[in-house]
Amino acid sequence: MHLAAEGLALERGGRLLFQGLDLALAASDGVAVTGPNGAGKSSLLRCLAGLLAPTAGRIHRQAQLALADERLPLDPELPLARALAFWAAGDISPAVNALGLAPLAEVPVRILSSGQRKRAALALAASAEAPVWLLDEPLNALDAPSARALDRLIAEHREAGGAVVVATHQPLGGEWRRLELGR
Ligand SMILES: Nc1ncnc2c1ncn2[C@@H]1O[C@H](COP(=O)(O)OP(=O)(O)OP(=O)(O)O)[C@@H](O)[C@H]1O
Repeated sequence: MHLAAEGLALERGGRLLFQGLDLALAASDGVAVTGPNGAGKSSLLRCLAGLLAPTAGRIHRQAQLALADERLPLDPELPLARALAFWAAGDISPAVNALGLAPLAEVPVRILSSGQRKRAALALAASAEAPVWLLDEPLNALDAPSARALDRLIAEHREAGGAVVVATHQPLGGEWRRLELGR
C-alpha cells in the first residue's frame, strides 16, 4: 500500500468540504477525484501531499509523493531547462522529451504559455521518482498531443507500480476509480 487515508474531514473558509473520506492507494491504482468547482478536489490533494492539515482523520504515507498543481515551483527568470534541473530529483530528460519540452529549454519560465507551464509542472512530478503522483487538473490548457503524452506517462507509471490521483473535470485515458466530492 502506498497511501491510506481514514476518516478524512476538511473544513475550509467555514465550509465542511468532505468528511468520513477513506482512500487506499495501492500499486498501479488510479483515482480520479471529481466534483463541481469548490467541492474540495485541490484541497484533498494538498491534504494527501501533507501541505494542508485535515480537520479530522489520518493519512498514512508509505511512499514518496509528487504534487503537480497550479503553483509552478520554478524560478521565473531562469531558462526552462535550468529551472527544471534545479528541482528535478531524478533524470528529467525522459519526461521533458515525452512532453515535448526540449525545444523550450532556453525559454525563460516567465514567458511560457499556460499549456507549456502545465507541461513543465507535469514533467517535474513525473521525474521526481515518487511512487505516488498527485495531479491537479493535469489536462487544463493541454493540447491534444500533450494530453495523449500525459496518458502514456501515466500508463507507464502505473504499469511500473506507481499510483496516481488526479483532480479533474475532464476524462483521462485508462481505467480510473472515481471519487466524487460535493454530492
Ligand atoms: N486558502 C484558502 N482559505 C480558505 N478557503 C479556501 C482556501 N483555498 C480554497 N478555499 C476554499 O475551499 C473550497 C474548496 O476549494 P478547492 O480549490 O479545493 O476546490 P476544487 O474542487 O478544487 O475546485 P475547482 O473545480 O474550481 O478547481 C472553496 O470553497 C474555496 O473557496
